[in-house]
Amino acid sequence: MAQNNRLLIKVPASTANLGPGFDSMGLALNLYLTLEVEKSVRWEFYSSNQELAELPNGEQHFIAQVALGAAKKYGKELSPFRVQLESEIPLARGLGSSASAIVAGIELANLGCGLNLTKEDKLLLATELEGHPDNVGASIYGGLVVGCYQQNEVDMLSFTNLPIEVVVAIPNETLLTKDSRGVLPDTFSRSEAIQASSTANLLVAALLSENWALAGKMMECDRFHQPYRRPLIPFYQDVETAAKKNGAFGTALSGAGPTVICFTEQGKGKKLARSLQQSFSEMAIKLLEIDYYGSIVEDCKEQYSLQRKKLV
Ligand SMILES: Nc1ncnc2c1ncn2[C@@H]1O[C@H](COP(=O)(O)OP(=O)(O)OP(=O)(O)O)[C@@H](O)[C@H]1O
Ligand SMILES: N[C@@H](CCO)C(=O)O
Repeated sequence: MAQNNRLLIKVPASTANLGPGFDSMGLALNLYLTLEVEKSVRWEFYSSNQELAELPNGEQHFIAQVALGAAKKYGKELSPFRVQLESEIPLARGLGSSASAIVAGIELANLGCGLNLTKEDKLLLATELEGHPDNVGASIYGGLVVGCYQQNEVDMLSFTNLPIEVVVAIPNETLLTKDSRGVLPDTFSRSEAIQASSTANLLVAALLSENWALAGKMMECDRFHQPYRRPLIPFYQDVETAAKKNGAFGTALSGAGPTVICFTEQGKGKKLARSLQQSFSEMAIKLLEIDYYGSIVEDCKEQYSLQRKKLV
């Protein structure tokens, strides 16, 4: 990357699990983390986003730490960047903010050190950091992803053209993934494991064969995590009931929560979003699209020249 070149890294948000696909299924969504980057003498992060402004800055910034670690893994030293950081992805709400930050850090190391990483390389690095491939896979590949992480390898398939609409109900309250994972059991009996994994298998088959009623049924009878997380999210049941009454074929916790994600057939999303917003005025209700591109890097254009504001 040339010294005065300014580049834009754009990484989509994601929803993980889709119910029973715990730590294995993800879907990329059209909310974006964007970084306008140029080489500098020190690490500097700027943002107009208050939530991002409260995070550690300089070399201690999470994205810098990921980038430095990724470079080191390939035996390279990464020189510093000046980064204009903006995000439409709320932090700790179950929409993959940490995964998008990890993917951004890996893209930055790739640019700065000329690593020529493939998507598979990025996926393995990102999965090692996040611990599971669901969110990071969706942010890298786009679309619907189904993956498996074992013995230091990630196998993943991604699918495009999923003809559904997505509505999310995002509360003001945050829920850190580490807290939401803390309530899950360490082990499952054989019969629980069979029920949980067969539900996930059938969800994939139902989505890919566009059997929406069956997909919705499988999303809601997950046994891996939703029963344990429900008590942490008091509005979950009410959103689920209202969504089903207003056209959703399926609902699930988005990632580790607390956001609730609702799927509808095409053409029904707008009405669902409107009715949920009327019933849950304290939440942000958004009608989203599936992102089919995954993370991209491009030359900065004038329209991406974002307002610069120093982080505290
Ligand atoms: N753009 C970012 N820059 C720096 N740190 C970030 C950024 N995005 C997320 N983080 C860090 O990740 C934390 C949130 O991660 P967490 O895994 O708890 O939630 P999430 O990724 O939003 O949700 P989920 O994993 O359920 O989809 C934030 O509190 C912050 O520390
Ligand atoms: N699969 C993860 C997604 C959130 O990081 C979980 O549900 O904990």
